Amino acid sequence: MKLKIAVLAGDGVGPEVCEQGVKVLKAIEKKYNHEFTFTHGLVGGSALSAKGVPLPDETLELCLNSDAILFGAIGDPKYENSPDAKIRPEEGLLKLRKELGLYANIRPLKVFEPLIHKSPIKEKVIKNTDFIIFRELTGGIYYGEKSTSADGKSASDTCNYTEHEIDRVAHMAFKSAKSRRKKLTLIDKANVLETSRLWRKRVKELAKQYPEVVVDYLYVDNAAMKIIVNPRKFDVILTENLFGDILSDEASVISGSIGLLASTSIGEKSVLFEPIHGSFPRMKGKNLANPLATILSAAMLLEHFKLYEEADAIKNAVEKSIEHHITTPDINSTKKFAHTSTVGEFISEYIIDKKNILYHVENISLGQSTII
Ligand SMILES: NC(=O)c1ccc[n+]([C@@H]2O[C@H](COP(=O)([O-])OP(=O)(O)OC[C@H]3O[C@@H](n4cnc5c(N)ncnc54)[C@H](O)[C@@H]3O)[C@@H](O)[C@H]2O)c1
Ligand SMILES: CC(C)[C@H](C(=O)O)[C@@H](O)C(=O)O
Ligand SMILES: [Mg+2]
Repeated sequence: MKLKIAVLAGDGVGPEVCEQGVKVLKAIEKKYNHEFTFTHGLVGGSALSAKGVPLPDETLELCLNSDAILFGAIGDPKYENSPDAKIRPEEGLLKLRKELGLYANIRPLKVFEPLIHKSPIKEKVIKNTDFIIFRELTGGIYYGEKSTSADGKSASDTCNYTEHEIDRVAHMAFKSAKSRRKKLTLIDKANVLETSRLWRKRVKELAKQYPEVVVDYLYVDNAAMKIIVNPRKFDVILTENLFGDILSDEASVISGSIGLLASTSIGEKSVLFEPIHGSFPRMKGKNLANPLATILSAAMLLEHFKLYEEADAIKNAVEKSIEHHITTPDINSTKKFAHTSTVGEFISEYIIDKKNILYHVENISLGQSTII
């Protein structure tokens, strides 16, 4: 298959983890005789420094002319805690989502058996947890009208949703539930918010079209607790933009590291694949950030194009890297950890020739300290 992939590496650890995603996709390209082209574009703080805007026109153009986007992360502390900063790197990602109409963000959570002990939550609580969050991505408080008063003493953000915005992501979540364990949980704040009441009304209405799916409703405060106390209760979670952002970072704790959580964003004009984590500025350039979330996002990209065998090849290689402790310090419990690039190399080589890399596994160069 021919695929044009736009690579927006972004800031902080974004370029390091994205490089591993590309490396792994190149291994797939070679092994399975595909034709992938990778074109890099600027976004976030790096685009702000180079072009004065966090999403240059040429980057948007590149995305519109590509089949898919592999995204790293954006955000730079130099723009943080400065209320006077007129424009922030994050706006690049928000604008990209809006311009491409990326309305459904899908964040699966899976527990890797060998990493269960890395979670702060008891094994008996999280074992076999497997749920998927459908986060609405182009509406809600992120995109409502904002203002700050002239004297700077008051500010407002507005939360809006339309039936159309709710229905399109809800249909996707219902269809996913239908193909899984047939349970959908809408997480909202319908005891307080008008927008949440609209979400409930629409989901109740749409549920009639999916009689095999059992639907339940949870207030977000209660859900934040239940996700930790009883994560196995969930199958498909459907929620709005802000709640989805917060709950998915919270849920990542179950897996042991946010560096494991991948995502797909489906839209009107494109599809984008990205780790759910941020630019992890403290680790920038240290070759220590976990690249698995990005590598698993690359697997989601292949799944999107129905390259299931190829996606499985990545997922199997990721499992092998975990089994052999070729992992970054956040998920490594041995005295020797692997650097970001080593993880990417192991996974790529495993895809190309698993026997050979496993034969040489003892010789892989590993680091000594586990400080992250
Ligand atoms: N999609 C994105 O690009 C995105 C997402 C979240 C935050 N951000 C931005 O990133 C910057 C930093 O934000 P933050 O510190 O709140 O969130 P962050 O996700 O960058 O980091 C939070 C914590 O998660 C862990 N972590 C994150 N990525 C990891 C990885 N690859 N491997 C191992 N551990 C990892 C670290 O413990 C880190 O301290 C901010 O500018 C923020 O706006 C961007
Ligand atoms: C960086 C920020 C705008 C973004 C969000 O809030 O959506 C991030 O936290 C995410 O989860 O992708
Ligand atoms: Mg987030």
